[in-house]
Amino acid sequence: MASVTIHPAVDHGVKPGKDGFGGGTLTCLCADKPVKVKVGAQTAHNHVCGCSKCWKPKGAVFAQIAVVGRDKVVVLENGDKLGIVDASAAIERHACKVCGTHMIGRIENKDHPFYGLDFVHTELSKEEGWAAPGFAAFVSSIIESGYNPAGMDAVRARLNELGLPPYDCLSPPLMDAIATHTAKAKGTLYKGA
Ligand SMILES: N[C@@H](CCC(=O)N[C@@H](CSCO)C(=O)NCC(=O)O)C(=O)O
Ligand SMILES: [Zn+2]
Ligand SMILES: [Zn+2]
Repeated sequence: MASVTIHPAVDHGVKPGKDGFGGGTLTCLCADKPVKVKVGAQTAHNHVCGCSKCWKPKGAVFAQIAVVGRDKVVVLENGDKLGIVDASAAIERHACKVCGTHMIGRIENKDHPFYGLDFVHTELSKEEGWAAPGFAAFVSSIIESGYNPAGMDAVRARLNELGLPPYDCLSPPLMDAIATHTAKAKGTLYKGA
């Protein structure tokens, strides 16, 4: 079962985060003039994501992605190399135009449930202590990127073995947060008896 590859950060077991960890610097994969982005806080909701839009290191089937307040994210060096991958996506992914690494996923729509949070790939930092991933999102979506549908039972079994419960969308707490946001916007949020 261990032969099922998920992502290099979890394939040998999920490393726990450290209490009091305060963030670090993400560096793109360019040997020359890498883009550097400071993330000045611990992340939340770290997860592996099987969607076709999140950046994956070479050979990885899943991305690893977490969120942090956008006020904590600052481009430190070589920001001129960044470009938006798809300006029509809800999450505008600012990627290095040379190596392709996604450095910041930013939501500009103020009505989006996750507005105020940036998406980041903490494995791009050499600091240790980042929050561990806690679940797997958009698992069925790996098929959209060419994964053999016949291998899905083994993928889900491996994710469970790693302590990353597999979901085909986001985790129940995140889906509840999205639905709560939507209910508030529609005026249908539960107000009590
Ligand atoms: N099946 C599609 C799903 C793509 C998708 O909805 N991705 C989610 C999660 S990304 C981080 O967890 C999302 O919110 N996307 C918004 C966006 O990418 O802008 C596929 O695989 O492409
Ligand atoms: Zn680069
Ligand atoms: Zn994704």
